[in-house]
Amino acid sequence: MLKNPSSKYQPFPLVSIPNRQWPSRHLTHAPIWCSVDLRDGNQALAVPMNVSQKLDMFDALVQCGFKEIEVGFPSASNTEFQFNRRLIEEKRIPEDVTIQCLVQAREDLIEKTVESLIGAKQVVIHMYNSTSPAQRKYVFGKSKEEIIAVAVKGAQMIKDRLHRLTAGGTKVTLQYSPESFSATEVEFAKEISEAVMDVWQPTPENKMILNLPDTVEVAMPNVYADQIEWICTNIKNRESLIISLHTHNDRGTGTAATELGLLAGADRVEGTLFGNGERTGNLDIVQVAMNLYMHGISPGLDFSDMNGLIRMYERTTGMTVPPRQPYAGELVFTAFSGSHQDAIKKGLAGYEQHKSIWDVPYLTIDPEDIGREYREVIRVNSQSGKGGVAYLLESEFGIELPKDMQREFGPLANDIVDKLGREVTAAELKDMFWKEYIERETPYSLHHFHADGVDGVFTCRCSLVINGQERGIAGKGNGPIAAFAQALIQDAGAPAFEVATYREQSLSSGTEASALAFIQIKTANGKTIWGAGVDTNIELASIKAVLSAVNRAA
Ligand SMILES: CC(=O)SCCNC(=O)CCNC(=O)[C@H](O)C(C)(C)COP(=O)(O)OP(=O)(O)OC[C@H]1O[C@@H](n2cnc3c(N)ncnc32)[C@H](O)[C@@H]1OP(=O)(O)O
Ligand SMILES: CC(C)C(=O)C(=O)O
Ligand SMILES: [Mg+2]
Repeated sequence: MLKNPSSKYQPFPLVSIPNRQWPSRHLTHAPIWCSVDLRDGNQALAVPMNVSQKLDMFDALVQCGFKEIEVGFPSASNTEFQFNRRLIEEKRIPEDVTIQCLVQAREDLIEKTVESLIGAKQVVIHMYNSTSPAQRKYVFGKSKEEIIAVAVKGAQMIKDRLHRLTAGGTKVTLQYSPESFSATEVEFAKEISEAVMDVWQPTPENKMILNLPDTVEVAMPNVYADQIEWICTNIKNRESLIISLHTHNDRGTGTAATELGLLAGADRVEGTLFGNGERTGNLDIVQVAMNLYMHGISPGLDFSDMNGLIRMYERTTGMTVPPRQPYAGELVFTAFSGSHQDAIKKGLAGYEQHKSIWDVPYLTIDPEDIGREYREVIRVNSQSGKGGVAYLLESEFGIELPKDMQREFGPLANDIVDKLGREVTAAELKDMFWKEYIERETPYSLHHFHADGVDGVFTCRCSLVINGQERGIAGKGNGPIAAFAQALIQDAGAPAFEVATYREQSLSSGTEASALAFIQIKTANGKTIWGAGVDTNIELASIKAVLSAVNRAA
């Protein structure tokens, strides 16, 4: 039993923000994106990436279209330092891509960071120190003034070393994070950020990035949005700042916090692919980008090969993408349940007709847009209905069951699948269909069939194997099917029936083209039963379909 939490935990204080604007805004364009996979994602791994894994991921991030990539914490280890050197010396950074490096406000670490960046074309130096009451009290044991002094000193140490980079032609953008911003009093976050701004002197032409991290997600996303709007409204010299968001997912609302933070006035978003990162992870940048995409806003990031990206991610980080991860998970476009399958099947058919605004029920985006296949959309288990079964037979094998036959075969298949107690493949469904309809050979099996027509009257002569014994039968009718039906009833002792529905289609598998015929018969007591037959000859396919129905009726 959970204890009463009220004496151990407390509600998060709200930000006083009269006339807040963000709730009535909507997103109209993509933010500046910065991937922090190679730093925040990497520092959260049990086994951090080696240089070649980092290079692999760096290339993939560039491929996705990231123009700002936090490549590491170069003062943390030789691997991190060497990674920067490889990127720079092997000229692996495209002209339009800026690499970013994180560093604490400590001289030796700043020194090493600057050294790691020499020769790069454009860089962001990202300095942080933590500002929340708990960090001030426990981690640093410092007053607010002393914490500001740490930031100011660090900012100055960076400024003093800039010439070492700029002298070689490197363009440097400076970034400051009051770490644990979302747990910090907004007034203090403003004060310390402005103190850093006083050192770095950003201008509208030469902006600095002020990153406001939700280092640990401590409140609801609306509170984070209020904090962002408060800073955007109250900080001095706003036009000289790029306001950046960096959310984590401790309460499971990192995406919401980021989206509301953008409404609140932020310009930039830091996050990682699939949300890898400390604890519950960083913001999943794929989610925010694809959420924009599904509203018709181009995200400026290319996730059209989602499966390739997942393979790269799993190869480099050793992490896996959960099956329900928005947009990327294996099951996110899949419906097992009958009513969803029915709606998706009809919606896809409707969309094929109008090809305008995507409106397929249960699918937020067209899976094809991110390189996913329609074959993964509908999968069949015991929760599935006739629509799903029919969809798989049609999409995988081109078998177009008549609607009324779907009503008959659906429950039969469902029964078998339920007994199996697992998901079945399209091939297994086809097998069930074949066993139920095509391969029925008792009590009657066709040995030979011949029909002739004169003046609209057809005569058929054929031989059947009935309960193991061959017998010749003959009949007349206004077509081969009618003639065969009469022969079956008169000469073979089949109960009386009439043909109620007939449909045929061509079926090609491999190089062989064949015909598939569906026949519905109606027995004397009014029962309707379906049969199906397949043959390279369409007439024979229909005769076999009659026999299939009669056999099933027996
Ligand atoms: C929210 C975030 O993700 S922040 C980024 C966190 N990422 C990482 O830590 C990964 C890389 N880190 C490392 O490799 C190491 O921690 C290093 C190289 C940065 C530092 O290593 P060390 O100095 O050996 O150890 P450690 O990290 O424990 O240092 C803590 C000290 O730094 C101080 N410190 C922590 N953060 C900062 C900061 N941003 N600015 C200045 N000082 C800081 C602490 O107060 C503490 O001081 P103390 O020794 O006087 O108590
Ligand atoms: C270093 C900062 C930006 C960080 O990763 C965080 O606060 O989560
Ligand atoms: Mg972080």
